[in-house]
Amino acid sequence: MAEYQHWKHLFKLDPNKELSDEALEAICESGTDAIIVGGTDGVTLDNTLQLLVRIRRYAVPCVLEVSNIDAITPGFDYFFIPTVLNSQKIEWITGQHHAALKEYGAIMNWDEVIPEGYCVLNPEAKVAQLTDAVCDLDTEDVLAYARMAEHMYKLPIFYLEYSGTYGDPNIVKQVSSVLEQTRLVYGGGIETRAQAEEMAAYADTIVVGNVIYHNLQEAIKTVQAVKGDLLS
Ligand SMILES: CC(C)=CCC/C(C)=C/CC/C(C)=C/CC/C(C)=C/CC/C(C)=C/CC/C(C)=C/CC/C(C)=C/COP(=O)(O)OP(=O)(O)O
Ligand SMILES: O=P(O)(O)OC[C@@H](O)CO
Ligand SMILES: [Mg+2]
Repeated sequence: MAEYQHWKHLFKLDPNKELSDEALEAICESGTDAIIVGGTDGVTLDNTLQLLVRIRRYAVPCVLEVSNIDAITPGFDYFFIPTVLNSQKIEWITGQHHAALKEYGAIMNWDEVIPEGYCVLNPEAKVAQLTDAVCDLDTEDVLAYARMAEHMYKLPIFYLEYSGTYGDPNIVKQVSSVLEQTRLVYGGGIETRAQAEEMAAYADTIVVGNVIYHNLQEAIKTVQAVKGDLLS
């Protein structure tokens, strides 16, 4: 199995947000499996490179989640490529991807490029608004996207994205029950150890983002919730 398929806990750092050196050290040395660098807006080549260089002082693996063709740079362990399955705009499903492959297709190392099927469920999130995602979905709708990701498109990752708000653990549980090969990644609103434990009971991988910027101590505890036995 590729390394990323073992990951249970990820921190997502936004290149468009400030983070002190002390906070970055705490995140990188927390025992998390990897750092994702990514965000919906304000991601540039400059702020991506600046964050990459700072993270590379530590041994933790580092992934670029591509949201902007102009910010792609070598130096990451993996490149996660979102496609928003419930977007109503072709550019966020295949359009930008097509443009990127025209530029980079011939020189890509496909072992490092990992497609993610996103299902965005918080209509207030910037990612929902940017991509014009249809978020008013019931459980059957979400399960259909999960099955589409695994069986039609053979995507290695299905990402249940509630960015900015804590999601419905029952939906995460039901999605986990229909996926076999495709990894289930959950992200959104995890702010406490208990929430991390709850979502990690069903998702293969949990992603913790915004709480890093307003409650670092609680953010660090989410690692212990998932990997406590390995850290002690
Ligand atoms: C030279 C070199 C190293 C080449 C490497 C090869 C390579 C990686 C080539 C690229 C191949 C490729 C197919 C690229 C795709 C290009 C692209 C721009 C695709 C579109 C991706 C997409 C659907 C973006 C939409 C936004 C999105 C899903 C972003 C992910 C991050 C996210 C969901 C953040 C959520 O936070 P947000 O809602 O913004 O909330 P806050 O910021 O408020 O926290
Ligand atoms: O920022 P939060 O709400 O923790 O969400 C994490 C991640 O899923 C965002 O893409
Ligand atoms: Mg964020």
